Amino acid sequence: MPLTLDRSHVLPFLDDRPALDDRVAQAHRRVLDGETEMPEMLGWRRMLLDPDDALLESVAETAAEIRDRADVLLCIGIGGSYLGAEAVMQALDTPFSDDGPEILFAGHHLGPEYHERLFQYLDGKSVYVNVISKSGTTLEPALAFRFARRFVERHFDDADRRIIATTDADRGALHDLAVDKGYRRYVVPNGVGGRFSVLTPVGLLPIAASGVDTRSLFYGAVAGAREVTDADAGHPALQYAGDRYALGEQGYKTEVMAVMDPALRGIGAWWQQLFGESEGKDGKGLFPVVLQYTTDLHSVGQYVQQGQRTLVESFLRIDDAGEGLEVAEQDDNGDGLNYLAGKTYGEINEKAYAATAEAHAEGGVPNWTVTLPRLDAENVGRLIHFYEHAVSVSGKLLGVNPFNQPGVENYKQKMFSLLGKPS
Ligand SMILES: O=P(O)(O)OC[C@H]1O[C@](O)(CO)[C@@H](O)[C@@H]1O
Repeated sequence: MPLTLDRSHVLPFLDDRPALDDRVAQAHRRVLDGETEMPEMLGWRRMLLDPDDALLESVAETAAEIRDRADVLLCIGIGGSYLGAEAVMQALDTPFSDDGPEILFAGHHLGPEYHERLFQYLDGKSVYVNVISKSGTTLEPALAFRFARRFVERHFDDADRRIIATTDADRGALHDLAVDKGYRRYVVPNGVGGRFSVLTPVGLLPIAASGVDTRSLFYGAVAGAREVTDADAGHPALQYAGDRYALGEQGYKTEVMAVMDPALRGIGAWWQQLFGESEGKDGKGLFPVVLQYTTDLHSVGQYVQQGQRTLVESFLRIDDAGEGLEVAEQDDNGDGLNYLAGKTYGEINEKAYAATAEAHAEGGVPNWTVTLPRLDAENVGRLIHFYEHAVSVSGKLLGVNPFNQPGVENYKQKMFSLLGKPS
């Protein structure tokens, strides 16, 4: 069973949705045919239709070396150069297992204590560094890499082997430094924007180092890209794109991605950037925010149920999430939970999901459910492609360019001026 989209809690909220199908199909065809603004930025799709097996192999070999030699892989990057790797690892790593190197992140914020203690923690460990920056000039990762480079050079004779740079093929400060120092390099392809780059070496190398089968991940997305090629407006990615556009037109403002398992939270954080940077311009787009249920039902659940009626919600759940612990009958029933005897965590979580989806729909929150059959590499790959295609079609429907992010520069310019960066 492929990924599915349940719209039963959305359709009742939509005014004349079928009338939009032709526009959705047209937007979809335009994405497939490259009739978009910046068509060169459809590289995320082209690379799926023409897989580079040699690259996958090379990434796997480097990852094997890291797994063999490193206690810690320090991944330095921010935004699209960080979120995808973290998302996939969180989804596919077994919780509480210590298989393979510890994967740590840096340069994904400017937290003073975090970065100071990080290097104290690394002392005495075998460390590899993967510095990832498409532009090579983003302040947060560049700054962290300055410290990481000094750390590695001071602690290891083979420093240049332990640093791997993932960056532009031809230009940028990181590219030039990597060439100068002779670091191993992986390329962020020109036609792939940061938030679409998880299936390039940007995400693949750290993900492979964590032990995930990156070939299955990649080929899951390939399968998704091939399927969508012949699809009509009934394809789940197109239904989702069309529905969210229609809801936006009807005045809804915010889309909550509600993940039903902590393993999926990182996917939600990755999705936030994908949709936020792609759609949020020209005063348009739904504001994307991820919540983890049932945890967040006990924080903002009240708002979702009864606050401003401008929210839409997309649940992300796993069909075969495993059963987990089973509740046993207890003689004293002191906690009053014997009514759950014989039920598993998996079953209880399912009931919590079904109840929440229904309650929120009744409270005026249209909600879809995206269901993955299982949480494995192939399905996560498919899911990545699902959202990448959906956001591209959505950008077309909204009439915005989904492949740029001019607004991110504003804070950067002000920060650089406050920091006295020479112009
Ligand atoms: O890989 P880079 O060039 O360091 O960029 C990191 C992130 O910064 C942004 O450019 C925004 O500033 C994102 O689009 C991107 O994912």
